[in-house]
Amino acid sequence: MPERLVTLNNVSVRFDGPPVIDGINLTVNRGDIVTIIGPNGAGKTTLIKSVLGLQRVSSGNIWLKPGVRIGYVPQHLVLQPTLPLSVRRFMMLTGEAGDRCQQALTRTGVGHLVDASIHHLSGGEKQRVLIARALARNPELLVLDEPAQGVDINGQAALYELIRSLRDELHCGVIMISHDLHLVMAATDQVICLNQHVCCSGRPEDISADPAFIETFGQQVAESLAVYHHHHNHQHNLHGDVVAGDADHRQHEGCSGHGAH
Ligand SMILES: Nc1ncnc2c1ncn2[C@@H]1O[C@H](COP(=O)(O)OP(=O)(O)OP(=O)(O)O)[C@@H](O)[C@H]1O
Repeated sequence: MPERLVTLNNVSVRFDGPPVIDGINLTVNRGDIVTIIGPNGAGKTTLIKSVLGLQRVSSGNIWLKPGVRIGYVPQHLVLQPTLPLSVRRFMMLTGEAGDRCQQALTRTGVGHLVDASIHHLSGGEKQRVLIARALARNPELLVLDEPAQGVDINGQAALYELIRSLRDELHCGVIMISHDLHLVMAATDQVICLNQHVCCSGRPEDISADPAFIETFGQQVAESLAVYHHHHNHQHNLHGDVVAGDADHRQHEGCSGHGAH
């Protein structure tokens, strides 16, 4: 029996005009990776803010597992550039113990940067520190708003792979927003295509044939996604390169971590 972490029942949010999200039903269980895709202004951030309790819903309701630990990875890290801040200090702001913070940084591949200034990190390193910060709480539900933003294409594949492996290790639920359609298609279990309401949802390999998906993203994108999808059973390093150690490496020899993931 899957353990339910969050359920949205007929949730709508409106500001001044028509609803920004309308009649959303969604459940995330432990072990699920649910990715929300949709055009700009489709209501994706509003949806996850509602899950996090940062946005009041206008109608419907959101059920969260009582006491659920949520790790949130925001879209941007907004920091005062003149404030000196090391990665260590940033992590300690979580209130978690130092060794726990170090473990989380090591797990996301940036343990060596603990004494670096947070302002000097690359886009990919910054995202990994943000994921580590969420991880330090030992989350049951990981919520990520465009985790691969500002990261080059190889690094994006590696980041999505990291998220998948964290899901496997922690057996947490994951809900994330992404614009990186090709990458997402291989890195998720369920895709929700949002455009105020849920246009379509399902497994990535099925959704690209859905007329609502084609209407939203166009025939060309849908066709390329259908071709692109493959069973992703190998590992990437920090730079997105395929590394040895998986049983089926040979099938993916041509795969260097570029868009096909
Ligand atoms: N606090 C607010 N007050 C008024 N309108 C808002 C508020 N927050 C969001 N909106 C509007 O709601 C709509 C959906 O915004 P949201 O940020 O959820 O979209 P999104 O799908 O995440 O977009 P993007 O892909 O561009 O990040 C937009 O038209 C936005 O202007």
